[in-house]
Amino acid sequence: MDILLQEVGYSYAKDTPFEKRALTDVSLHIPSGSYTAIIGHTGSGKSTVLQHLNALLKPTEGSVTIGDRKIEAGVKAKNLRDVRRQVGIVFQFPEQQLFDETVLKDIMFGPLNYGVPEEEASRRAHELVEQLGLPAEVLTKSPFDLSGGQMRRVAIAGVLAMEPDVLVLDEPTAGLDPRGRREIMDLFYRLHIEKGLTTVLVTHSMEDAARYADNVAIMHNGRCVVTGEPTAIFSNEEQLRDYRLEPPRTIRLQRKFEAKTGIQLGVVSLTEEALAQNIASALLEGRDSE
Ligand SMILES: Nc1ncnc2c1ncn2[C@@H]1O[C@H](COP(=O)(O)OP(=O)(O)OP(=O)(O)O)[C@@H](O)[C@H]1O
Repeated sequence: MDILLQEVGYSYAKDTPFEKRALTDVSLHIPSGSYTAIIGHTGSGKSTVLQHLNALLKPTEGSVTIGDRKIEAGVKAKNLRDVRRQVGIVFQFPEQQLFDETVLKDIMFGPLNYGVPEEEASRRAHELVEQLGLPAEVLTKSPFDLSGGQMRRVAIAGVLAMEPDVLVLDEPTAGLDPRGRREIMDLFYRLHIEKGLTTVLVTHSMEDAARYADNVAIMHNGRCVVTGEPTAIFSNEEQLRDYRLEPPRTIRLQRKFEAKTGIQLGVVSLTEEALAQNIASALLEGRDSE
């Protein structure tokens, strides 16, 4: 399912003395099946864009088209239930929204609320717990008796249980240790690849954007200033710095290697594995320093 923002403007507390403009003329296409990363420094408008993706916020200018629903500024949008089911958002610290007595009930809550039969909702919960690498015993436990990492997975299962067409991730690994972060990010990537799930990642991590995304949008001062594929975006270090972003670590390491050895690796490495491979190939080929 595609999402298209056309010339979107958004002001918080519009027409009040506290009015605050957050977005100006944002046009952004999230193609069906893509993995789109939205990056930008603090306050650039990422979270505000994110909340337009399932109409939690409605544009004060322009329009947002989510699948076959068009939400236009100044036009009352009714019945957004379908949109909310189709676009699932994993907010930062989603475990704060767990509430039910057992993990099973918590995961089933959303689907039941949308009229999914009990048996099917339960089947989804069992399947998701397994897919997310949790032991089946957690289903009967209180979510509040689990570890932080497990709670995070249960909350994610609750979003996935709605079987969304688009999964939106807002810094989904905030507060986890490096291993937990990697596991969760790899899991989202697997879902994206195996189920063709359209994924949108809002992140401060250039490393995650470079590793996982196939489409990158840069936000700056409330505008979407650049979109493109990751190799083009991340090889333009000057442009990144103009928007107050650091290039991903692998690219910084690559530049150090090139400066120290005089060997030019050519294409930029978006992952550590790619960097190791590029260095190995250059050394094996006996590429000379320039
Ligand atoms: N509820 C709100 N009321 C008023 N202004 C807000 C509100 N939420 C955000 N803003 C302002 O809107 C602008 C964009 O904020 P937004 O949270 O979308 O940026 P962000 O890129 O997600 O930032 P961060 O990386 O810090 O999460 C900022 O100037 C911010 O101060």
